[in-house]
Amino acid sequence: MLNLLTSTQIRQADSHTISKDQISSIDLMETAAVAFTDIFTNQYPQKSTSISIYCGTGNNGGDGLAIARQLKQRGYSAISVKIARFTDKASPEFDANLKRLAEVDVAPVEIKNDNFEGENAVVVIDALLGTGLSRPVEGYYRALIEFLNKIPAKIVSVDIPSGFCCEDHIDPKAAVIHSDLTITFQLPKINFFFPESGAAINRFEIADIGLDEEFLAGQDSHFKLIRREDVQKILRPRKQFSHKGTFGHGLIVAGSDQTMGAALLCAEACMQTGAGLTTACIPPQGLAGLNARIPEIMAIIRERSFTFTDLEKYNAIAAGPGLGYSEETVKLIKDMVLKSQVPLVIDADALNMLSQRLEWLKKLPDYSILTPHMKEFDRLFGQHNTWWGRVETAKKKAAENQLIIVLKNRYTFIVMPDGKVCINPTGSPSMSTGGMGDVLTGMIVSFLAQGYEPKDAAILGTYIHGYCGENYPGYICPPSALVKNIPIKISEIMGENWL
Ligand SMILES: NC(=O)C1=CN([C@@H]2O[C@H](COP(=O)(O)OP(=O)(O)OC[C@H]3O[C@@H](n4cnc5c(N)ncnc54)[C@H](OP(=O)(O)O)[C@@H]3O)[C@@H](O)[C@H]2O)[C@H](O)CC1
Ligand SMILES: [K+]
Repeated sequence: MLNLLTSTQIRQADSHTISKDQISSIDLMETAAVAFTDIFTNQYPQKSTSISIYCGTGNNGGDGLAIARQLKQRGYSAISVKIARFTDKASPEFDANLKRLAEVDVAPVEIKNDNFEGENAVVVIDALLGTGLSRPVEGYYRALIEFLNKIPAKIVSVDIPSGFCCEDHIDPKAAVIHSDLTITFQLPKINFFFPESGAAINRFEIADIGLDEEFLAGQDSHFKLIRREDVQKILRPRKQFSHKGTFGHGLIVAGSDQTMGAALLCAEACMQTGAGLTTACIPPQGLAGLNARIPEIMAIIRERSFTFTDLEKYNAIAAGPGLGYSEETVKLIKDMVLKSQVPLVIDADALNMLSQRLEWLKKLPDYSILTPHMKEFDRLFGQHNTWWGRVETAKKKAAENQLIIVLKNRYTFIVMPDGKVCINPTGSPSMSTGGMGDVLTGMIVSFLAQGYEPKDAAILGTYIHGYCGENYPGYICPPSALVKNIPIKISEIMGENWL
């Protein structure tokens, strides 16, 4: 997993790299400027593009000056540099790069107050403030940020959008550059994965500046980014002499006479993800649909006052999708919570039952997996105004109850009982349709049934679910189409050793 660090830790990595590689800070700045320019010129290959670079007087601004020089040296002919001289302080690296700018005969314009002249460049490079942000942006900086956010130019931010805080609560009223593209150095910043960053960051790319990988990996951080190689390491190829029993038996307790679709999606996802056997515990009305749509799935019919007598025969159990909320279903879930010897995957209506009976949390088998979206989470653990607050609560509740909480969003947070927060990078807005959660639940319970550890089942299910969705060749990805792609995408991720 990729260790995600705070801005302080990244600064420590700077100085560690500078001393270890025997380079100077200005060298590192030059490396950063070259790395940024490589990505930028790919994005804007036309050398006549009019580009205005707005520089603060710290190292973020220093980067901006070095980038201006790089662009000029690469033949970009319409470069203008504007220095926000709102303080008499300037970093040595900024000063050094200001001198070097003269080498390529770019004469910067100094802005000393808030009467900004018109700006009609096609692209603005935002190098005002970076990870040195230490307080809310006010005064001329705020005015300049608000001015730049209003012009039609595309904005490309250096390292982070100016005014953006890299970790901790994001203040929705803060003055932050709305960047079309953020080219960030070495690591994505933790807050890039929090929904509140959406206004400031349309998309981001990583510029590797050669910081010491060992040092970065050795830093203590709760936040880890799941990478394809992590998933490849967890996935196990199938042995030649295996049979359906080898891959476990998953039980899906879902569906009601009004909402059978969720049960079908969940059950099919469990089968398509590779469980040896899948049984769906459904109402009588659902049987015809189940058999017609997914003949591979076995059924237990939930007649009135149905109770389980043989839960132990299942390797993994998921409950909730489309289950409905009645005295019967509450009794059924209570039965499972108290009787099950294997971790449960609790989703949808079953989560809502849990939120009315929090005492059940402690009764769930250890490492059971809750898969709430934001509203279900707040119903369970109280109203939250920020996602940072939700993640902090999820860490606490996961530890208190020895649970795994899959807090679903564009970048789903998988919160482990040990406080680790594994962030899933896969997925896409094309997946924003009802039924996606039912599929995810089916995928997670399937990996559990196949014998994967709960934390691995949550990681695999979430990563592959998003991977299937983001690779679906359509404007939106229907959940019933996504499930068909699961086996193909798993073998694609595994590469040649999938069998
Ligand atoms: N490893 C890397 O990622 C590298 C990053 N580089 C670049 O360096 C910046 C960080 O540079 P730094 O000099 O630490 O700080 P900034 O340029 O972000 O800010 C400059 C100064 O601005 C002041 N400040 C802080 N908050 C505010 C605010 N709200 N309003 C106004 N001014 C503010 C603060 O100074 P004070 O003395 O006023 O507190 C900052 O020091 C990083 O983002 C990268 O772009 C390196 O170039 C290469 C390696
Ligand atoms: K910036």
